[in-house]
Amino acid sequence: MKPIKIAAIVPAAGIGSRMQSAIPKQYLTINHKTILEHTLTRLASVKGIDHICVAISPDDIWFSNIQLEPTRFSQVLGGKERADSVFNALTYLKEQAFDWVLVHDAARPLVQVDDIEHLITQCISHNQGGILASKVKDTIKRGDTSIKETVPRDDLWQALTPQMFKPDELYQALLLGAKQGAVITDEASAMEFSGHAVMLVAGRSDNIKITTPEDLTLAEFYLTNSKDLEKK
Ligand SMILES: Nc1ccn([C@@H]2O[C@H](COP(=O)(O)OP(=O)(O)OP(=O)(O)O)[C@@H](O)[C@H]2O)c(=O)n1
Ligand SMILES: C[C@](O)(CO)[C@H](O)COP(=O)(O)O
Repeated sequence: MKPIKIAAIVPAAGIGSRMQSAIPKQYLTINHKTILEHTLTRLASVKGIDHICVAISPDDIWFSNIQLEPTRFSQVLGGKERADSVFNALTYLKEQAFDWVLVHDAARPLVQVDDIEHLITQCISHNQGGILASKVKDTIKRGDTSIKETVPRDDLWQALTPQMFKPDELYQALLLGAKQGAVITDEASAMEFSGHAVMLVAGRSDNIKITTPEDLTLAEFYLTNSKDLEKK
């Protein structure tokens, strides 16, 4: 049986404006490693991932300092939005006939290898795309300066990454979403817009996206106190 080929795509072309840091947040360091390096170390530890393509900004002056194995990693130029960066990576990978792509934010360095491997197993066994997600734990309110409604939360999830799909389906879904002006903030929203069913695969809620300064403090705690999280 032909081995299943999986490529990871890492959108790492953002400017991190909400972090209010002097450099893009993916290049802030924790334990002498950049956030991007922590993330790439996790992905590189996943047995099923054959290649990792990183989307970086045209203005990126930091990525070249990261020591990467050239046969396992590649880089592409990111785009204006996260979805554009992912699309550029899909375009670059198109000729390499990967069976699946797994998109994971550079800004999520705490992801557990076990969770990624579980997502891969679920998508392959069901032959359907899916995302890591965590069940909402708090009461959710809708409003701006005062509460308009309490949102029933029994079936509410926070979408995480990785998000794993067949590359051609995701490529076409992102193209359609862009053409029709859909709001695409993750790969799943493009797939949903195109009518695909997407699996929800429960993942750890500490797989946070480092977005604002307080997220960095939490990530520093986890990365400093959870040595076992990074399989060597
Ligand atoms: N044009 C973009 C925008 C974002 N990203 C990446 O998508 C991930 C999630 O995006 P987000 O957390 O929003 O990062 P930023 O866009 O950098 O943050 P901000 O919105 O605060 O500027 C990050 O790893 C970011 O580098 C990307 O590759 N290309
Ligand atoms: C993809 C994502 O991390 C899933 O929660 C999220 O949509 C990224 O949003 P951002 O505004 O680009 O950070």
